[in-house]
Amino acid sequence: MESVIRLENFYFAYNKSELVLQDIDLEIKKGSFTVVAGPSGAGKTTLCKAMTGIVPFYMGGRYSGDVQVLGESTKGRRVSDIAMRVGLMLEDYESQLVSLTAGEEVAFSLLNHGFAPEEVAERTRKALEDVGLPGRESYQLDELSGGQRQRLLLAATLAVHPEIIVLDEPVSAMDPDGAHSLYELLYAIHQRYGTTIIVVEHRVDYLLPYVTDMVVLKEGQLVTADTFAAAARTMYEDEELRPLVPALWQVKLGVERRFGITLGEWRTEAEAAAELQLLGFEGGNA
Ligand SMILES: Nc1ncnc2c1ncn2[C@@H]1O[C@H](COP(=O)(O)OP(=O)(O)OP(=O)(O)O)[C@@H](O)[C@H]1O
Repeated sequence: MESVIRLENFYFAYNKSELVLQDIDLEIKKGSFTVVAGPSGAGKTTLCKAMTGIVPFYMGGRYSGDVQVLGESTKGRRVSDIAMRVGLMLEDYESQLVSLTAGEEVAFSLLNHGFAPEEVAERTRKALEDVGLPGRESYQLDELSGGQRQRLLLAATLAVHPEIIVLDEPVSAMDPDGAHSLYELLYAIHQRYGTTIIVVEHRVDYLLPYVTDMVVLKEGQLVTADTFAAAARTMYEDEELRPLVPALWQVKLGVERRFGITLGEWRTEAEAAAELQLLGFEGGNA
């Protein structure tokens, strides 16, 4: 399987800090929907920044090893050039908003990269439509709700047509409905354009229907980078990481262990219920 991002023997420390990432070797598969999981402070945000060259080339710090994005080392490349191919949405998304109107916000980076005005207008229109904000070009940012502003930032990211989108806790400020709707949207984009998605999310439950692969960090070290199913098993074996496994999979892996059976790759409660019923588990007995 072709990889789009590769970290080799990567170590990183912010200025004056201890090592935040240690000996990281991993690949992100092209076209995957990869979740980055791990306890607080494990280095997930730092890993996102390393995948886009911000760490260490914008923020400074000490590092060794290499990060390759789409076949090229981030070393010696401008962060803004990488940004044309890898969209990044950080957790404090409000601080990434720079304009007065929704249209200007989406157009901003396109204009910076020298796209012709007609192309900018067309991409802006399409990106706003893709995120469910059609025709909102002239809206002031303060006329949009928090969730809409987050969608707007996604539109600005999409308008560049990145091959990869990296998102750090993108639904942290949303209620569960908002979170589900943003992730559904992201999945639709992933399906429609084949965009590789990398998302840091401590509530992996939200992503169970969509995730293909998972990277797990703990205390700056890589626990595993594997298919979702294999990585979930590895997490389940670790007491500290087990609570981060989606609730449905905690049930699945618990039943498998207790009864020595192998169950299907549940993605929804309905699938789980159907299989358990077929096997003769009545509600509440599992
Ligand atoms: N700019 C910085 N300067 C110095 N240390 C930092 C900086 N940013 C993060 N750190 C430290 O690096 C470590 C990893 O932080 P990081 O934010 O990458 O982890 P995380 O897994 O994303 O955490 P969380 O889930 O809490 O967001 C932490 O100990 C944090 O305090």
